[in-house]
Amino acid sequence: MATTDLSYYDKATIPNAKNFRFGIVVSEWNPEITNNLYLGAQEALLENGALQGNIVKWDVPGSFELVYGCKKMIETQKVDAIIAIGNVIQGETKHFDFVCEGVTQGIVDLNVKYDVPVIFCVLTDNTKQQSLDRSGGKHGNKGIECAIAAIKMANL
Ligand SMILES: Nc1c(NC[C@H](O)[C@H](O)[C@H](O)CO)[nH]c(=O)[nH]c1=O
Ligand SMILES: CC(=O)[C@@H](O)COP(=O)(O)O
Repeated sequence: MATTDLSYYDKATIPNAKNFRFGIVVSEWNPEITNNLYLGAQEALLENGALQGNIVKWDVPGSFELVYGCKKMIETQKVDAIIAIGNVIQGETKHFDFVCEGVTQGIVDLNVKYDVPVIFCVLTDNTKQQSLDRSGGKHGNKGIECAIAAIKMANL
């Protein structure tokens, strides 16, 4: 099992985020999960010096729309990093595969095309329990992990 504690980080090693502006684009699919990821990310940004007024949050319908939402945010908002938050859970069909592939490749493409780091905070899980475990459950909160990544990348 590769999972570590997604919430753990050494605060002493994190740059102060007070001078950075962050975008957070959140998928509305599986809102119980994505909202917890968002709250974890917001909390970690604020705990490391980010100002609430420097966090811009947008909602999109599903994880597939995260790509366009992040693109639009890059093109219209001055942000130093974006956290793309989603949760894709395997259903009966192959749709899971295509949504995951689309959002993954789309975020890779954004990181290549633009000069704003887009952090991949998308849980792609076999079951809802796996998602619950990684959005504030026994494996921590991936939103925290991704907020720390966003601060480090904004500071690069
Ligand atoms: N099944 C899940 C989806 N499906 C919706 C897609 O993301 C997209 O909104 C739709 O195909 C229209 O373009 N989205 C998730 O985020 N999570 C899922 O489990
Ligand atoms: C990831 C999805 O789109 C999935 O939840 C949809 O469920 P299904 O594959 O049963 O249609």
